[in-house]
Amino acid sequence: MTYETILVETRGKVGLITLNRLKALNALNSQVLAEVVAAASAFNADPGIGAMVLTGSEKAFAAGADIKEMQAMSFADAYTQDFFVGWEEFTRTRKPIIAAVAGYALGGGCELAMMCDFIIAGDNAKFGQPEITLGVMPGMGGSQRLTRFVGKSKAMDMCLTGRMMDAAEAERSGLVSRVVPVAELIEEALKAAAKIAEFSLPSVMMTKEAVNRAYETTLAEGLRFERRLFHSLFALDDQKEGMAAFVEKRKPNFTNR
Ligand SMILES: CC(C)=CC(=O)SCCNC(=O)CCNC(=O)[C@H](O)C(C)(C)COP(=O)(O)OP(=O)(O)OC[C@H]1O[C@@H](n2cnc3c(N)ncnc32)[C@H](O)[C@@H]1OP(=O)(O)O
Repeated sequence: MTYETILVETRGKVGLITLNRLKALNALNSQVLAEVVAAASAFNADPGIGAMVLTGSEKAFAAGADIKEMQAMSFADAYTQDFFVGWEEFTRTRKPIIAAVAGYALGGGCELAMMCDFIIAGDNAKFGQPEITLGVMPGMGGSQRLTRFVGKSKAMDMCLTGRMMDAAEAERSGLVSRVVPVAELIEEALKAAAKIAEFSLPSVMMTKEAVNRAYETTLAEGLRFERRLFHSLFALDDQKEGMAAFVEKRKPNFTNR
């Protein structure tokens, strides 16, 4: 596939997707959606890839859904097309995706970062859900995912006032896992993704599945689900290899089997 709005590269076992509509601050239109979903899906299917990084530019991860594309849309258009439903496919990606966020991550940009498995932020990052200022509200998951990340009070504050949160506040609130100098952002995110990609892919994918299950089920069901996945990992060569390598004081050689 030829991509026009994103750059797609591999770095060893890591797939790197860079949003590249720079003049529009990476505003997310339907072409970006289709291309990001296709790239993530291709990396997901590639046995040589163990993890992904999604990033934007130093000025903007993404300044939101494309306002110019949405401006003339009617209720009937939005409802009958189930506008934004396409992003659900991105959230079904089974390999880990790290969002490396510099600059603005607003509206759909913040929502896209939250669809990833964790967020590493550059120290210039600014997060916000300013949809209220446009006469609408979050529509790509902001009211649900932001609330789960930062709690009701801060999510209400962000969604109702439209204010931005800087990187330090985002880290304090649990929205991002860590903040790094913006010049080191991509390197740090690629390093984290490369670390994940060294591990046994089935255990990585099951870990992602189990953590995500915590958002969808009761504690008792989640604990049972985790334990069953954990049990199943003993069927893999990689469990034998990982534990033997520890005992023999050497690096494991995982085969994803
Ligand atoms: C509705 C739902 C469910 C989700 C959404 O995401 S709605 C969008 C939410 N995002 C926003 O409201 C942010 C909009 N952008 C801004 O407020 C500003 O662009 C800024 C504060 C992020 C940066 O301001 P700055 O002065 O540095 O840059 P601009 O001149 O304003 O922008 C440069 C260039 O990019 C275009 N742009 C920016 N954001 C969007 C967007 N979300 N959709 C479409 N286009 C966007 C902006 O129009 C300008 O291009 P032109 O010079 O060609 O107009």
